[in-house]
Amino acid sequence: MAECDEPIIRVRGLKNSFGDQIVHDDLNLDVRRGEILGVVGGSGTGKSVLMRSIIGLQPPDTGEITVFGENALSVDEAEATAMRKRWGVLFQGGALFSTLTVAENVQVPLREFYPSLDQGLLDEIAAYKVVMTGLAPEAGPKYPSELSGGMRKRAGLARALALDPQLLFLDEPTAGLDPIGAEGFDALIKSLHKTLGLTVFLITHDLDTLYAICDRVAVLADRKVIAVGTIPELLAMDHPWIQEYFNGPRGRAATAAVKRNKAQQEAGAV
Ligand SMILES: Nc1ncnc2c1ncn2[C@@H]1O[C@H](COP(=O)(O)OP(=O)(O)OP(=O)(O)O)[C@@H](O)[C@H]1O
Repeated sequence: MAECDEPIIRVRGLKNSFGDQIVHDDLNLDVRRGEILGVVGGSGTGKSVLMRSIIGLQPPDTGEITVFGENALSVDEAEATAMRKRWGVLFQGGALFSTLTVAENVQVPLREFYPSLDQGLLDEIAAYKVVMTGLAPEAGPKYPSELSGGMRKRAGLARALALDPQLLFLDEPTAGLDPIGAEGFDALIKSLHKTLGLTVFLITHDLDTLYAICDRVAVLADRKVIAVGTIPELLAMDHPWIQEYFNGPRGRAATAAVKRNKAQQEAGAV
């Protein structure tokens, strides 16, 4: 039971710098098992660097990072591989291999971690993951350049889900999508989160996404996580960036949209 209450990601005293530029200083964060945690902050506040540190791509100057209860900074090669098998990552822009088809892209992590899988099984798993992300089966043999931006995101998500991860990292998944595409992607994340029992670490600038799917939101500013909480909890704080972000024109529009949707749902339920 104690293990279930333990945060799935625990970051303490994190410091990251590039030359003279200090990006994080004494940053702390817990991600709870099973939640969708939104990570927001102004441009350049270090959201992607934080994600890269957690997944082992950006070794910090100092600090502790625990993932799945294990010290992520002191694991040996075999333990690091075992850890990577348990998470999936959708990088900004999808980061698909342009010379591989969608199905081949999805097969990349499968080949890396399970080299003995035969081609028939690889094809079957890839086809399943493609459909799971709402793409038509016909998308499998297509190249990324033949897909729309929204379809590429879904293909990137299919690859992130290839290994049946428990933990999903998403870096600005709805950036560049039109509002309807973004809403559809949010709904997909929400439904996969529920059906697969995922924990989601979600970097976003999209207020609609925060309102629609996040259980809690972590705010990066001043080189730290300055606040973590539900949106009503954050709205009660008087930090200027938080107030500007959530109560500025875009924040008010997102709040109004949520109220509208709720009212429509209630009216439909009567
Ligand atoms: N490899 C690197 N070398 C040098 N500086 C870097 C490197 N990676 C990130 N930075 C710097 O660290 C800072 C934080 O970058 P990061 O990409 O994490 O910001 P972000 O909050 O994700 O921004 P955005 O919302 O614009 O994507 C930026 O000033 C960036 O230029």
